[in-house]
Amino acid sequence: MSFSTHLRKLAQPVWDAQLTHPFVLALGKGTLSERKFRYYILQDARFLADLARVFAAGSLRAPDAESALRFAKLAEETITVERSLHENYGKRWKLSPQEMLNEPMSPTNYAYTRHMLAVAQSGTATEIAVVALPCAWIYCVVGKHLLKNGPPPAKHPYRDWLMLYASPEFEAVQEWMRARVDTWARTAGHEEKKRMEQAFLISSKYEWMFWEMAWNEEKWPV
Ligand SMILES: Cc1ncc(CO)c(N)n1
Repeated sequence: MSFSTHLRKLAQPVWDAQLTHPFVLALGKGTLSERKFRYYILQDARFLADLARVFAAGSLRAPDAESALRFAKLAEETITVERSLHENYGKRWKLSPQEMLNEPMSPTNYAYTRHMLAVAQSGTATEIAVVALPCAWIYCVVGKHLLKNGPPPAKHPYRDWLMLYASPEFEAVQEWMRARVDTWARTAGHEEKKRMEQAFLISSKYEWMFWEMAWNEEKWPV
């Protein structure tokens, strides 16, 4: 069994829970309130800015030039591809890119990004790939699951989001990251593998918490 498959089996219960989360179900059906979706997109724009930094750290720590280049491209693509999706939605709400990035992070978003940035600060390239793997992999699984019966109707309010995350281009991101994790895990020691399992599991749980955060429009207590 590949190490990435081992990681997914470890996290399978919280992965399965994502496909039945009310936010995900409503997003797929197009019944999600625009207010909840706006909350999600504004938080996700903040999330992606930090995710790009995690990929940049992966480029710095990468053991070879090809991986360093690919991580740097992932940092760029995270900002150019996913953020352009957000900025197009932002136009719906007459928000400039800067206004979107001025949105304060929610507690869950802050915690999830600190979790990934901590691994980016002190982890190996393998640990960095692992901590960001649920992010890329789960969205691919969710996107494909929501479009398993075919593309959304042209009038679906969240069509662009669904098409991006169900796309082969987005699938290629997690395929590359899984291939790196599987290759590099072969030479990882016991302690590093334990850290990788923890990082993957915690990121997987934060992915579920991110849907829950958006569904509840989470705010700081005061
Ligand atoms: C919270 C979160 N996880 C994963 C993705 C996919 O990049 C995203 N945009 N946001």
